[in-house]
Amino acid sequence: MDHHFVGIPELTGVPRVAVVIDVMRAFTVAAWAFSRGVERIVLASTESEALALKESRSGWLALKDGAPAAGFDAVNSPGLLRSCDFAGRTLVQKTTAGTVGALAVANAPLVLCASFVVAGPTALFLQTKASGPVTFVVTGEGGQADEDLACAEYIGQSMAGGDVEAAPYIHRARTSRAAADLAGGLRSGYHPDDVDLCLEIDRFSFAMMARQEESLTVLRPVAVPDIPSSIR
Ligand SMILES: O=C(O)[C@H](CS(=O)(=O)O)OP(=O)(O)O
Ligand SMILES: [Mg+2]
Repeated sequence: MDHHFVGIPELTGVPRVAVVIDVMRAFTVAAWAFSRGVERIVLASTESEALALKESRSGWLALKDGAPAAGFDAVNSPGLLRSCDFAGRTLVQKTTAGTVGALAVANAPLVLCASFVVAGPTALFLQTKASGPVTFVVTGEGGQADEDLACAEYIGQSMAGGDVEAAPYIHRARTSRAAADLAGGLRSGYHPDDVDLCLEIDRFSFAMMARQEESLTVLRPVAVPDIPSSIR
């Protein structure tokens, strides 16, 4: 399938199929949130919008990147999230790069949000359900973040079929600037396991699709058929 890679600043028009990549950490966190019982994630464009959305609905939770802050229930860390019980909850998420990228293509007919933990299911979903050119939105560092590029390239290769070895792509992500910053404690709202958790290939068996629901951009897990070994 034809595909290309763009940073958020380079986006023009509305892609037909958009796959928004944020490995560290928004869409690793989103997948972990679903695994902890979250029913849907509402993507917010600002922290104040996230808090306003949370306050407007009973039982909603809010998550932001950076340091913990008043009104927010969680931070953008898979290591800190993995012990939470969010069964049946709606989570509002606002981060620096991932949620911004998803909102920038929210009007596309098909929007998937992805990271290594859902790479295989995402590739399978694209292979079986999508047609037309795929635009990978590389959210970090204006489209240059190597952890996001590596993940996008891995999914791009995998959806084309054949046996794609994940190790070189994971290595690129492990040696990226974002990984070094996280491991070096330069990012707030951090757990020491975050880098490793962001580099787990196919930890989860679902893809994640964003759609418009009552004027909100809502991310939900979507089931995909069993992943054949050819795209692992
Ligand atoms: O929380 C993260 O890892 C980043 C925040 S920053 O870019 O390091 O300031 O947000 P994300 O949108 O998940 O890349
Ligand atoms: Mg990122």
